[in-house]
Amino acid sequence: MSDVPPTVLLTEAEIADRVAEVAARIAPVIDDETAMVCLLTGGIWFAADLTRALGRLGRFVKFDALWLSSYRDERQSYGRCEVRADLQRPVLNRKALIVDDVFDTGLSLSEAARLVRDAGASEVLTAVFARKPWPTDRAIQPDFVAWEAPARFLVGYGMDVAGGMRGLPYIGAMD
Ligand SMILES: O=P(O)(O)OC[C@H]1O[C@H](OP(=O)(O)OP(=O)(O)O)[C@H](O)[C@@H]1O
Ligand SMILES: Nc1nc2[nH]cnc2c(=O)[nH]1
Repeated sequence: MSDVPPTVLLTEAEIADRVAEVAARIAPVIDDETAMVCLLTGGIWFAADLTRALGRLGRFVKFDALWLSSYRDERQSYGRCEVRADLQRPVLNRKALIVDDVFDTGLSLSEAARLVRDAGASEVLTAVFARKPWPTDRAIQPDFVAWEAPARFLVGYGMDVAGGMRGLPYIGAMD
């Protein structure tokens, strides 16, 4: 791994502001029966902050997780998503809010939305912290985006390099 520290793109305080802002947009369109589906592993940090931000607004979702992996340890999607662990709780006839750290090719989010829809959710909403630009149309667009990110390789706030750097409290770029 490079010894050069990441270039800071978004500070911890800026992340907190954006989480609060997106929570305020999400809260009115969900209810306490909504299943929040956190995409593992990267979605953990945003999902944890988002549940608390929603809680401050009086909204307490049911929490679940789905473990997909498309990048393994690479910097480019290998074009297919593996399901490593499925939903634990029923989403049948429930609203679901899928939460992830970053939206890039859109493959992970579209695969997750398909799985959750197939599990019988009555409505599938999606929220990502960072949306990166992409040159062509993606199969899905998130309903909620906290931050429009540049087309750089991002680290921190859930985003990793071979499992490292996820815990950085800020978001940085490695390129
Ligand atoms: O829009 P996409 O091109 O699909 O990229 C976004 C996905 O890539 C990362 O997952 P990854 O498969 O690397 O697993 P991770 O959550 O363990 O980091 C990230 O957490 C998103 O789920
Ligand atoms: N760490 C990391 N994972 C990603 N998965 C899709 N895009 C990215 C990115 O920019 N950084």
